[in-house]
Amino acid sequence: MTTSTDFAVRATGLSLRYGRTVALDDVSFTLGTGVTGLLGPNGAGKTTLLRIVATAVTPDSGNLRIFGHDPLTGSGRLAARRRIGYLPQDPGFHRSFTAFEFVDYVAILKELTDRRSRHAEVRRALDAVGLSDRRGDRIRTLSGGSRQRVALAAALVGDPDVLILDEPTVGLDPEQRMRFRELVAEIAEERTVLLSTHQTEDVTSLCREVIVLDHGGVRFSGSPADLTALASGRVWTSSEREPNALVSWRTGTGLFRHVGDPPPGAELIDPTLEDGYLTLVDLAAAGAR
Ligand SMILES: Nc1ncnc2c1ncn2[C@@H]1O[C@H](COP(=O)(O)OP(=O)(O)OP(=O)(O)O)[C@@H](O)[C@H]1O
Repeated sequence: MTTSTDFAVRATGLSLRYGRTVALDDVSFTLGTGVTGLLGPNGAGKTTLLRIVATAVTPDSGNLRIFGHDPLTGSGRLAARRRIGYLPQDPGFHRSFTAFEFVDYVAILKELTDRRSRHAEVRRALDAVGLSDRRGDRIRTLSGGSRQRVALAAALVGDPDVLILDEPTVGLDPEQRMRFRELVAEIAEERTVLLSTHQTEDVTSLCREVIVLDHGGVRFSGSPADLTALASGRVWTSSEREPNALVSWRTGTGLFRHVGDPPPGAELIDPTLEDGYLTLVDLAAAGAR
């Protein structure tokens, strides 16, 4: 029998408006163990959705269960929050804090009141992200990659079962991004991670599931392979721009790459997840035009 506690997170019919702006419209999904990627154009509603799951924002309507707890009730919210770690888009660093001081400050906000056990937990979280030997360094002296690790350590305080990461790889160089992904993959082996990103490579290399939001609604929910397959037989290259393609761009090789309905005899190539994503979002936009 299926119960509401089978999934770490179950959202049903979440909707939220900011004045006349519909940020989320009837969004439903479930999250299990592993990383679920959240993709979508700017303004699609990703941050709003993450804030709701993080229990920082209350939806206008809909239901949310975190391990069966209802965060829309007082007692449920507290129980749900104890299981959640949140890395917001802007972690609000006090740059003169050391890494330890910042994570300790977050631990205090999370109501870890006993100083000795709190400090042990802060050291554990910094150790988990590989920053044990940098814990006395001021945040302003750390690289972007190390700063993101500090933010992740703060999210890991209290050993949450659900991690919510809002665009954590922005501003990282390729090596830092790869290291950060590796860390998240390790954490997600036994936890549930919801990760919003504009980097389709984050999804390809990390995610078991992917949700595409657009204009506040879920346009796709499934595996990265299924999202990629939406562009199967719809990607080709040629030496000219293709005015009838959904999207067409010049690549570094001098050839143009196109996604759309290929003309007869087109030189088809294997799609990437980005092609699948572009197909989905452009088809939706074409439908709305
Ligand atoms: N506090 C707010 N007040 C008014 N409108 C808001 C507020 N926060 C978000 N919005 C609007 O709600 C919609 C969804 O915004 P949201 O930040 O959730 O999108 P997003 O997918 O995270 O975008 P991005 O990829 O740019 O971060 C947008 O139209 C945005 O302008």
